[in-house]
Order: sequence, then C-alpha cells, then structure tokens
Amino acid sequence: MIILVINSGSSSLKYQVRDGDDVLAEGLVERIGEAEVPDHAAALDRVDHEVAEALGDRGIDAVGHRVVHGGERFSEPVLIDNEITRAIERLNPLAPLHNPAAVTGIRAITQKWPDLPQVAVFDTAFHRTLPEYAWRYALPDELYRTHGIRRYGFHGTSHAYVARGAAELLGVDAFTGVIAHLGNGASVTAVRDGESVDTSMGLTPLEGLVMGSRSGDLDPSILLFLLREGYTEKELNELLNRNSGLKGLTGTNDMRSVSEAAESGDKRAQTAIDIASYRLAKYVGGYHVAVGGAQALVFTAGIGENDDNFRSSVVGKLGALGLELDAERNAERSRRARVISTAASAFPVLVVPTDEEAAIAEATAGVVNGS
Ligand SMILES: Nc1ncnc2c1ncn2[C@@H]1O[C@H](COP(=O)(O)OP(=O)(O)O)[C@@H](O)[C@H]1O
Ligand SMILES: CC(=O)OP(=O)(O)O
Ligand SMILES: [Mg+2]
Repeated sequence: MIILVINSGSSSLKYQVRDGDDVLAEGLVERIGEAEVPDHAAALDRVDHEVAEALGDRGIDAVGHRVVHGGERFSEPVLIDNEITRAIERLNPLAPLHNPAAVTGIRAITQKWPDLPQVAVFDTAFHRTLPEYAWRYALPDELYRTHGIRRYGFHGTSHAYVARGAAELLGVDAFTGVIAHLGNGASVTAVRDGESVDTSMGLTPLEGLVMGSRSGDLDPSILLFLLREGYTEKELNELLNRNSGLKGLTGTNDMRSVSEAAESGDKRAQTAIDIASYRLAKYVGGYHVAVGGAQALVFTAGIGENDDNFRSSVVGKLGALGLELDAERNAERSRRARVISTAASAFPVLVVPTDEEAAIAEATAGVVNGS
C-alpha cells in the first residue's frame, strides 16, 4: 500500500511517500504564505508534481496526516470525513501553530483527490492514559468543563514509537522509563509498562522544556506583568512561541549553531545549554519517580539523536541517580538504536532514533485495512 504522509507546519509542509519501510519520495516545502507558495493548496500542487515524478504510473492509496491536537475525543488514529475535519478544526485554538495547517492540508487533499482515504494520526493520542492527577491543573473545575483546559501532551506518535524501540533494545515486553524527544519542539514523557503516565507539554505544546523558540515552563505572573506593561495577546503569543527558548537566549533556534558557538567559547550559548539541560535533568529525576524506577533514559529526535554534547550535559547532572555515560559510545555517530552508558550506570542511557513518518504510515495502513 502506497501512503503519502503529510506533516503540515505553520509555514512548511514535510511529506514522504512510503511503501512499507521503503521511502519512495520525500520532501519539504518551506515558506508557505510567501509569493512562490502562497498557500497549502499551492504547496500540495508541488508535492503532487514531485510525487507523480517519483511514482510514474503508480498511484497513492491513502494519505496519513500528522494532527498535533486531538483534544479529549481522539485516542486512536481515525479515518477522516467532513465531521472529523470540523472536530479537528474546533481544536485549532489549542494548537495555533500546528492544527490550522493540518486542517488546510486535509481540505486541500479532499478537494484534489476526493476519493483517497485520509487518516488523522494525533500527537495527543498516546497521552490519553495520563492519570487525572497528572493531567489536571490546579484551577477551578469550570475551566476544564467549559474550555477543556487540562494537560494533553504532544509528540505522542514519536514517544510511542521510541518506547517500542527501547523495549526491543532492552529485550522487554513493555518499556518503563523516561523518553526525551528533543527536536524543534521538545518534550519528555514518563512511560510505565508501555503507557504514558506523565509528559512535559500541557494544554498546548508550550509547557515544559526549553525549546528552539518556545520558553517552556515559566511563572504565569510574567504574562500578567507583561499585560500590564501593554503587551497584546498577539505579542505574548509571538514572544513565548517564536522568540523565546534557545532563540531568546542566544539569537538562534538551531541547536547545532548553539552547540558550535558554545564549543568555541561563547558564554551566552553555554548558558543556554546549561539552562536547557538543567531543566531536562530535573524532569528526568521527577519522571524516574513517576514511573516507579526507570529501566532506561532514552534520547531521541534531532538534538537527542545527534548532539552528544547536550546528552552529556544532561546526564552529567544526573549523578544522583547513578547515571554514567560512556564517552566513546556517546560520541559515536550512528543511526542505530544503542546504549551509550557504562556498565556501571544505575540504568542504561539509550539513543533510539524516532521516525514519525514511518509510525504515521503504519497507523494509516492499519486504519485503511480495518485492523
Ligand atoms: N548534529 C547535530 N548537533 C546538534 N544539534 C542538531 C544536530 N542535528 C540536528 N540538530 C538539531 O535538532 C533540531 C531539529 O530537530 P528535528 O527533530 O529535526 O526537529 P523537528 O522535526 O521538530 O523540526 C535543531 O535544533 C537542530 O539544530
Ligand atoms: C507538538 C510539537 O511541538 O511539534 P513540533 O516539535 O513538530 O513543533
Ligand atoms: Mg519533529
């Protein structure tokens, strides 16, 4: 079954065409909204063209969409129809950077290929197992009942995929431990017997870790202070989602540049790495407790898989848990799932590469085949 996987961002569209584990075509359309690519429909025309070239006279059988926010309703991937699209659209305010683009992508495909089955795969779905004491904010119940204000968690497709990979590497049936997904967005999840029991992102993908351009955790009074200073809602949104995190601290949201700057002695860059790794180390300590004792700590996504310096900065702060990296294994450049800690480490530290597109394609095939 040939599946087109679409990961729509606010100004970009990533896609892959897959036949099982074979990637037949992949690409990225950037700067949607600017002259060359005015909207998502134009972006899809481009994808259509590239895909047709790669596939020849073979056609696509189904489309799988990454949908970041599934609210309380969606705990599984679903076949998309008009009602489902509207339900996803109603969640737009809860993931303003991500959901509107997914809805636009779904509608553009419906218009272009009305007969093609489309499946929505939700970032939030894996976290539907969170216990209430982990998902509820200490706010009046009414805010939850009327607005659905609670913690949802994101990157679930990745955390679930990596939890399976970690279980395989450890030779256990179900993984218990802590997974740090460190990409542009970053989140850490506590997994117990294969189920998510806590995660650092909340109502939106803004809570938790220091990210490329998002602040993560902060004192909500900062917002009240800035409101009194005359900031508008739009300015606050820009500030917290696009101009904070590594970008706010160093001027760039790209960890590779931050790492290189730190290595050549830039103090601001080193401080940003210290802040981000300290925040993550505190979460790992907390989640070790949440899962009742982790079997492993797992790093994944762009930074987690590639930045040995950042990994060692995190694990270096976890001596109290008895964790110890093997410098040589940590520095190894490899796409394999592997152990990077010493034999003396209290529990292993792993790198397990994520593959959200593979997971979305697999889930899509499952829904279309009715399994
Ligand atoms: N070799 C590397 N060293 C340090 N950081 C890296 C390296 N490769 C990628 N990254 C970082 O990974 C992040 C992007 O991760 P990725 O998982 O691709 O993000 P997303 O899918 O969320 O856009 C960026 O901050 C990038 O700089
Ligand atoms: C949910 C989220 O933060 O996604 P991304 O990392 O793709 O921005
Ligand atoms: Mg990603």
